[in-house]
Amino acid sequence: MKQEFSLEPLPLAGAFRIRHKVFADSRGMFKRIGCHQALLEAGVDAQPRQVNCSMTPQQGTVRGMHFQLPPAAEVKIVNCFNGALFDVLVDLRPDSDTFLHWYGERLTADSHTSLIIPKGFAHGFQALTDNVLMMYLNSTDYSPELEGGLHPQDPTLAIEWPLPVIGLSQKDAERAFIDNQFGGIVLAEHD
Ligand SMILES: Cc1cn([C@H]2C[C@H](O)[C@@H](COP(=O)(O)OP(=O)(O)O[C@H]3O[C@H](C)C(=O)[C@H](O)[C@H]3O)O2)c(=O)[nH]c1=O
Repeated sequence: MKQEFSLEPLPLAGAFRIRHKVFADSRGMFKRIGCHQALLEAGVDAQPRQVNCSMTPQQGTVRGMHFQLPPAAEVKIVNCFNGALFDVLVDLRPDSDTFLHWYGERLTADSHTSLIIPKGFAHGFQALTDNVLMMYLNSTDYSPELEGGLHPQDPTLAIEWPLPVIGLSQKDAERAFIDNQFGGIVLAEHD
């Protein structure tokens, strides 16, 4: 299959950057932002079940850190279609060498990159500009009864947000900090 985007591994195993191939002409540009077969060939099973978007008008706002527990653990493919954002994923797989480590990367409408957030990770982002439009594909259905989250300013995670954090939702602001009982997300073979 002609590879119209390439996958680049991120420092947290299982997470990738998708680098889009942009077809530009006098009308503008075209690019593919997702392809199940190409992802499968790279070992990523991320058939989209749901597609979500969010608009964040105010620079500095943080949404996250969210995840879904098994059997609704999800792969997310995250895109920025307006403005710029700092996208963060946290490894919550207790058997991983990078358990509780975070990685962050800037996505913009013109970076022509997406991030693949694997199952077993928490995800969130900070708006680096006003009017940030995020669109993301989810590999499982929304399951609020299986939704979990971490506080974006949890001292154990020590996420280095580029801007002062503002605009947390009540749900996010009220998340308890991680304690030594925190077991992460245990994924079974079939999850
Ligand atoms: C995710 C989702 C949410 N909702 C409802 C629940 C709330 O009433 C409202 C806003 O949800 P939430 O506060 O979780 O939205 P964000 O804070 O933008 O979080 C989202 O963006 C961060 C960065 C993520 O990674 C999460 O996947 C996703 O939850 O939409 C739905 O009805 N369906 C859905 O699939």
